Amino acid sequence: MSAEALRVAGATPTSGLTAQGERERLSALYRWLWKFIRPELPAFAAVLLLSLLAVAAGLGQPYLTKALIDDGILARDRAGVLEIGALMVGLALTALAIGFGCRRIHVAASARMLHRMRESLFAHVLSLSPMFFSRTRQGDLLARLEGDLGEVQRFAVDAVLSAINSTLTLIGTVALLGLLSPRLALFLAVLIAVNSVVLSWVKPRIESLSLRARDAGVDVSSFLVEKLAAVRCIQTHMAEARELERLQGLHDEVRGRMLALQVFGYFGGAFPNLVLSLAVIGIFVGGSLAMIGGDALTLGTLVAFATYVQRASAPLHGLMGLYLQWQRVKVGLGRVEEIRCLRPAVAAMSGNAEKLPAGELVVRDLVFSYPDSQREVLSGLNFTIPAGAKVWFRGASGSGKSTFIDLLHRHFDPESGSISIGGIDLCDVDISVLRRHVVVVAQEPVLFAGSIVENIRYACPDATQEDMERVALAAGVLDFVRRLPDGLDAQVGARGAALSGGEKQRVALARALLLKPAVLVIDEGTSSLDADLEQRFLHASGALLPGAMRIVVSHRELACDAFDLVIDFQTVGSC
Ligand SMILES: Nc1ncnc2c1ncn2[C@@H]1O[C@H](COP(=O)(O)OP(=O)(O)OP(=O)(O)O)[C@@H](O)[C@H]1O
Repeated sequence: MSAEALRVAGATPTSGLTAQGERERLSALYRWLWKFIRPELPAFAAVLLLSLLAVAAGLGQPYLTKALIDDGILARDRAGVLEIGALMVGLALTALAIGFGCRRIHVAASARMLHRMRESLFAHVLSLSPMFFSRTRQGDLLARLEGDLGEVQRFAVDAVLSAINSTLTLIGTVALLGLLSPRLALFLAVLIAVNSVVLSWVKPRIESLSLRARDAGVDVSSFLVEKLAAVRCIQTHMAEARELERLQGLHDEVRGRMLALQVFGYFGGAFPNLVLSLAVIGIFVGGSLAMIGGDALTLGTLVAFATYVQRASAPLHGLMGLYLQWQRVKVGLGRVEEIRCLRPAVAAMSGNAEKLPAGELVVRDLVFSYPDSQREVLSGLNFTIPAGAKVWFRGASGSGKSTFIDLLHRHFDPESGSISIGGIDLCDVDISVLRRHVVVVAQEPVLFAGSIVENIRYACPDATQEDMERVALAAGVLDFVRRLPDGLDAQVGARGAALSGGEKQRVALARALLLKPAVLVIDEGTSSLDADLEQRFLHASGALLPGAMRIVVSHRELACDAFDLVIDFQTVGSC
């Protein structure tokens, strides 16, 4: 998948892929999963070993029961009964201790693996361009990073271990059953075959119901993420009741789909249990009749056999459940893979230049249109900004000012033409170097929950206190923090909710100044400040960043003579 777009909810994750493509996609995904499993192999091997010991301890119990009945109770051997009883207790305690150790190792390794996987996907998502985020519902993304990834990880670790465990238990049980009574073992094999037929009928229905239930769940989380971020707007438009109704509608859909999934899931899971219960009854009735008819079967053998059959129920059930779980995991796998396959719109290290030289900014024949759009937003843009100039980008709304800034910051690369600084094409500059030297302050500043000072230091945690206070003064932050009891340490709330729009912009401006950029771009980033404060900031930023180029993007009327150059995006001329 090259475009930064996820499938729309409801579409099949593999739609459009050939069987060959599907196989390649899955093998790429397995290779990716293997990266996270490999470091945990020693832990998983220990878990497997302990599981095997637990299986052996479990399988020993019914055999001891047989010995207790036949050699102890029926032989009236008191000492034998006590000895076998003690052995049984010892075995139970050993199984308990092994189980505890196994669980501890397993939980730690498995959580580590999940966290590494999520960190890797998170880092990948952070490399995607802003367009991806504008097209993707946050709830969907969250569901993929949380639910889907968790499901994949649980399957990759737990399911594989439980499959090995269950298979070994079953093999051991069947072998012991065959040893105890081959005829009864054959009877059991027929019942297992019946189970498999039923399951193959349930399987495709579970898969499609899983997909539908997952999509309905994603709709709810996307709804909540979007609406919780817009509570004020909902209140302003008195839309509370309507939004609640929409949530109720989405919930109705989720409930309907979940119920259908649960009914099928329950049926798929409960059927093997029913078959095994019938098998135990059959063994007792059939075995008793055979004993009454003079068969050589002993009571101990019959009890031990029935116990083994009951014990086989858990692994058999586990294996069946695994099969059903795999159907659900395939849906999650497809959704995780869709994120993993997304490629950033620009290559992170496409260039060799490790430093951005000071110099003029030259734009030559720049052409750009957004992916999936035929319309050229910028068609043949040409201009030059001298080094250290103070520039105003103006032009009507939609004329392409912010798009140009995104190109300057390399969120996209141009279709043709170039942008260069100091003679170096930006496509040849390492992105991290570029973004260290070209800093953009957007109209809607993003603040994180924490203190004002933490937000100012966000891009530059090692800045000195002196530098931090200097930029806070230049951006006008100190003006309003004086009123706050905690000063610069005051908490800004989630996304800066405790600050006004202008205060948030001032914190964002201070944060940008702290980076001492070579090019400072203020993309409507002073729109909430009054004219005085805006002028004060421009003046102070000039003093703090001598020689830096400053670009102010605004469609408000500003005084032309406050700038060295004005570039109008409608005419690309200057006044
Ligand atoms: N992600 C996108 N996908 C497709 N088209 C887009 C995208 N982002 C912006 N556009 C379009 O590109 C054009 C230029 O948008 P841009 O945001 O660059 O304008 P602007 O001059 O900064 O406007 P304003 O002054 O209102 O911020 C607009 O017509 C807009 O609809």
